[in-house]
Order: sequence, then C-alpha cells, then structure tokens
Amino acid sequence: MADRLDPAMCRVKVGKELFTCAGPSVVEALQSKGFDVFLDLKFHDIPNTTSKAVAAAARLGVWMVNVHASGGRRMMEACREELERLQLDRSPLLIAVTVLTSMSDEELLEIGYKSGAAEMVRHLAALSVDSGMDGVVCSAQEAAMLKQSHGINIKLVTPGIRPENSDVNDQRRIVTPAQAVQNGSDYLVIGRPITQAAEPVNVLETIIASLN
Ligand SMILES: O=c1ccn([C@@H]2O[C@H](COP(=O)(O)O)[C@@H](O)[C@H]2O)c(=O)[nH]1
Repeated sequence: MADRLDPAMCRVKVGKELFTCAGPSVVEALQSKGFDVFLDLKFHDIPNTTSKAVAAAARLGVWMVNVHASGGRRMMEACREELERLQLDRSPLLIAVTVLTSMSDEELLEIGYKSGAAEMVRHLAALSVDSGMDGVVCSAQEAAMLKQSHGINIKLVTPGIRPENSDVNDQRRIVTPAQAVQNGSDYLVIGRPITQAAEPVNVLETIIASLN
C-alpha cells in the first residue's frame, strides 16, 4: 500500500495489528519512504508505563502518538512531562482517545457510562486539554462542539469516516469526509474505505477532490 501512495497525498497510520506483526521496523520503513507516521497504539496503563511507551514512540520519530483519556489526568500529565524531558527537535503530537467511534450511546450505557457519547467526549476532551494533550480522537459528529469550546487549543483526529454509500463496518458514529472537514476535523482517519477498495489510490484521490 505504501508503495502505491505518495507522502504528498496523505500521512499513514500504524495500528495494533500491523505493529504487532511487524514492530518498530515498519515505522522506520514508512518514515524512510517519506511518510509521517501516526502510531495508533492507544496506550492505556498506569502513568509510568504509559509515559515510557510514549517516550519510546517519540524516539522512533513518529509524527503522532495516542493514549486513552480514561487513563486519567496523572497518566496524561506524565506522558507530557516525559516528552518534555526528551527535548527532541520534533516532538510527536500527543493525542488522547475520548470515546471510540465504534461505540453507540446504548453500548456506553451498557458498560456503565452515565451519559451518551457527546457528553462523555465533551468531558474527556476538556480533561485532555487541561492535562497537556495536543488534541483528541473523537467522532467528527462531536467536532463542531469541541472546536467551539476549545478553538485552536485542540487538534481533532476523527476516525469513523465513511464516504456516501460505503460500508459502515463496525463503526457507529460515522461522518462523510466533506462533512467532517466542515465540522472542524483537523485530521481524517480513513481505513477500510481506502485499504479494502479495488483501486485504493483512486478512492483517496476522489476523497481529496471532494474536500476541495
Ligand atoms: O475511536 C477510534 C479510534 C481509533 N480508530 C481506528 O481508526 C481506524 C479506522 O478504520 P476504518 O477502517 O476506517 O474503520 C482503525 O484503525 C481503528 O483502530 C477508530 O476507528 N475509532
């Protein structure tokens, strides 16, 4: 896939499946091809473990790394402090996952949340910004609300992007690419609509054209 894509068109994301198969070498290989890499491992652990994992990602040279906001303030602050201690020329964007885009309001109630996605995202995003995160992962359904509250102090990374008429798969809080940008998303995360397409580059080009 990386051989067919151009770093001028998109950044790339290395998630749990690829990283578990191929490890840090795949990150290095993508970077040597000129791609900025989002290491999407969504760290969620005690502050010491999470912050050391974030530091390891930063030393790999990734452009963006993420943790779960539900790890709490002390965990997120430890990650920020660890990055500052490294004093890198280029520090990765440090992003917190609020509520997974695969979760519906009903599923959140089932696991014991007292409110739906929008309210939880609002709460966790405020905590994330206050704990030193550069931004959050959320659905583009929540993007306008967060931009209104936090403006330029928050980068919005939005998975659950689905072009019109494409398969929803396991996602629940979906938005089209153009609507996501209109709502204020800074970075659209688009997986299967591109990776599973017969002509991935054509699909990507069509999406980019729809944004212009
Ligand atoms: O809330 C979240 C956080 C991360 N993801 C990740 O984004 C991609 C989406 O892939 P699609 O194929 O476009 O559904 C995937 O790697 C997830 O792990 C997310 O979907 N939602």
